[in-house]
Amino acid sequence: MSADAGERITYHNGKIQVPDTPIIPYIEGDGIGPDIWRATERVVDAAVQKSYGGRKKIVWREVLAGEKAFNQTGEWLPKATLDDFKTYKVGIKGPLTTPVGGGIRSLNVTIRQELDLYACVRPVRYIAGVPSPMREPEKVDMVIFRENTEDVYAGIEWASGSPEAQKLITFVNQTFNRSIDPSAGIGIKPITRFGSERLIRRAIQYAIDHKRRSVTLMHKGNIMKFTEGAFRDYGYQLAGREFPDQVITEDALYRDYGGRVPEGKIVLKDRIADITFQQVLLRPDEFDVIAAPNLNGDYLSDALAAQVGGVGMAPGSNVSDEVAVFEATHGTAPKYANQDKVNPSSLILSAIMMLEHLGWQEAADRIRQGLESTIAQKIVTYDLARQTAGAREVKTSEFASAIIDSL
Ligand SMILES: NC(=O)C1=CN([C@@H]2O[C@H](COP(=O)(O)OP(=O)(O)OC[C@H]3O[C@@H](n4cnc5c(N)ncnc54)[C@H](OP(=O)(O)O)[C@@H]3O)[C@@H](O)[C@H]2O)C=CC1
Ligand SMILES: O=C(O)CCC(=O)C(=O)O
Ligand SMILES: [Mg+2]
Repeated sequence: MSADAGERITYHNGKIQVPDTPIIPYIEGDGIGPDIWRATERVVDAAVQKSYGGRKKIVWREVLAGEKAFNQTGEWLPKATLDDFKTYKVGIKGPLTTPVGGGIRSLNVTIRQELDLYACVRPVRYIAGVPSPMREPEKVDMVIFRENTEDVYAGIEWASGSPEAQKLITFVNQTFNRSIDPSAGIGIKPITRFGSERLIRRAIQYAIDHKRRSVTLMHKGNIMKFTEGAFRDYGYQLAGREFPDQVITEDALYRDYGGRVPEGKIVLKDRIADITFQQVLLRPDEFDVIAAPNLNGDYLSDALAAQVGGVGMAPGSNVSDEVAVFEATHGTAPKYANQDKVNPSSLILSAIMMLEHLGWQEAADRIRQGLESTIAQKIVTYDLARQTAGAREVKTSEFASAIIDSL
């Protein structure tokens, strides 16, 4: 294959092998997707060019999903798109619209399930100069590991009055002597040991590799005992079995170590979901890596994003052992579509994560420094401008140009 056409990323003995011209599929996305994608692509290309002088280059390959796919092919998520992510191993996507209350199921979730991207990793880190509701936002530095294939997100549900719902309700009421109202809509919340363990294992390994202080299991196990409660139990069992030398539980910390964390150890603790939302606000420095079932992780992602400037500043990745698809935490914000207005930072920060995944650290660092310096100059999009005195509000494309100027 010629260098211009690019080459595939591969894996050898479990390690990623990145050529100098990797082919990277991307989905532009719906709503604000095209605006933020254009900005991101320009910034990444400029940073790669500046870092490697033409020796390395990403060969972007557009793949279709969402409205663009439907308009061009009659399908919302063509098989070719999933095949390309599998083939090329690393991809990036803009947000895709999911209708509320009916219509197609989430394409975002389908991509995660079809590719078995079992961990959604969402770092939440404060950048100096960003307006924040926190008194001490510099204390915010957490990484959410959200289970990405199970829980109510599995989409196993039936509408009120449907034959399926009625059949299930009759079965449960008769077999288990329950009294579910026959008019109820019904959803199922599957959580497995397998799905929980692989997510929590990854979170603990991340904490070890990145010298983090703690991993918190966030769950509502007092109420949903056999799903979220089991998630917590699986986590402690896994840590005891697979990481006995690296991890101590919070109980052991106080019982055996007088509350002082021994050198090189990571503390594993758990918090019930509702109080977690209070504690991450009041004492953010007590939280570091957080592992959560799917829905908790979803809610927590947007809540924590608010601490560091909002969802316009919130990146993420969806990863399996080989395939990784990077995407912003936020959605398609349809009221801003095609206005060249919104903040592209979430997708740009996701692209930084992608470059780090490729091992292209110099380009990643260059973009982060360019983004930080642009924000420090108070050149920001509307979302940050409305909270920042003396800010210069710029369009999405102008914000990207300002970053490129400071690379
Ligand atoms: N992974 C994905 O692709 C996701 C897709 N979605 C989908 O997106 C659609 C819309 O969802 P919705 O709940 O409105 O959530 P969105 O995240 O799309 O938007 C909600 C609000 O967040 C702010 N916002 C979002 N993105 C940006 C940005 N880049 N820069 C600045 N501000 C931003 C805006 O706030 P303000 O109004 O204050 O200016 C916006 O109105 C739904 O169909 C949903 O299913 C949702 C989440 C993830
Ligand atoms: O798929 C969707 O439309 C919403 C997904 C979502 O909110 C998320 O992944 O954070
Ligand atoms: Mg969400």
